[in-house]
Amino acid sequence: MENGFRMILEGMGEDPSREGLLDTPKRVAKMYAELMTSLRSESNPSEILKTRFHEKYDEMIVVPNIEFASMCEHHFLPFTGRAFVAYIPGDCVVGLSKIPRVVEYFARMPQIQERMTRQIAELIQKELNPRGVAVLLEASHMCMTMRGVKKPGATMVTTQLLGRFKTDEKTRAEFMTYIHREGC
Ligand SMILES: Nc1nc2c(ncn2[C@@H]2O[C@H](COP(=O)(O)OP(=O)(O)OP(=O)(O)O)[C@@H](O)[C@H]2O)c(=O)[nH]1
Ligand SMILES: [Zn+2]
Repeated sequence: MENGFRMILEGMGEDPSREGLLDTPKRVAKMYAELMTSLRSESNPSEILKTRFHEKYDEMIVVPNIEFASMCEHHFLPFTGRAFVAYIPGDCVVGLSKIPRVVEYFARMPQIQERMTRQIAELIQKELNPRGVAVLLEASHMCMTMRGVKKPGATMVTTQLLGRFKTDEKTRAEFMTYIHREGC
């Protein structure tokens, strides 16, 4: 990555040997390693959801306003926003912090928003076998705000509904009520 970024600097018309840029390729390589931790072969998202509690609770659990920053795989610029996750448990609930950890996991790789939305929902469905999962992401893409079409403030909203959220209108409406309450 260091050599690659040195070449990118040269391609831009910069001089990678000037003082201010001398350590930049090393810093950038370290930064991408940090931003892309989920690409490491040892990272396993299933591990995140292993802390489960067997509770008799069959109503909706909503975890709103999970802030995230990911990287658009087309331009390698950040897209940032908030995730809203809800599920209706089957026979267990999961440790609360684990839901933002799932969002974080799928943010730490080159992404597009639609795929990230689906992956979050599918992992929760697979690991917890709940009665339903709903994921909504609202994000602003820097590739659309600081370059290209240049529309500051433009956001995209994506949703993935599984199980009861897909089949039952009342459940979906309850989820949307929480979403609207949060100003989304
Ligand atoms: N659906 C979707 N599109 C995305 C996402 N992130 C970036 N894009 C879009 O990916 C597209 C890539 O389009 P291209 O025409 O190949 O690239 P480009 O010439 O840089 O396009 P412009 O951004 O329109 O200048 C752009 O329309 C981006 O807005 C995302 O998460 N989901
Ligand atoms: Zn982009």
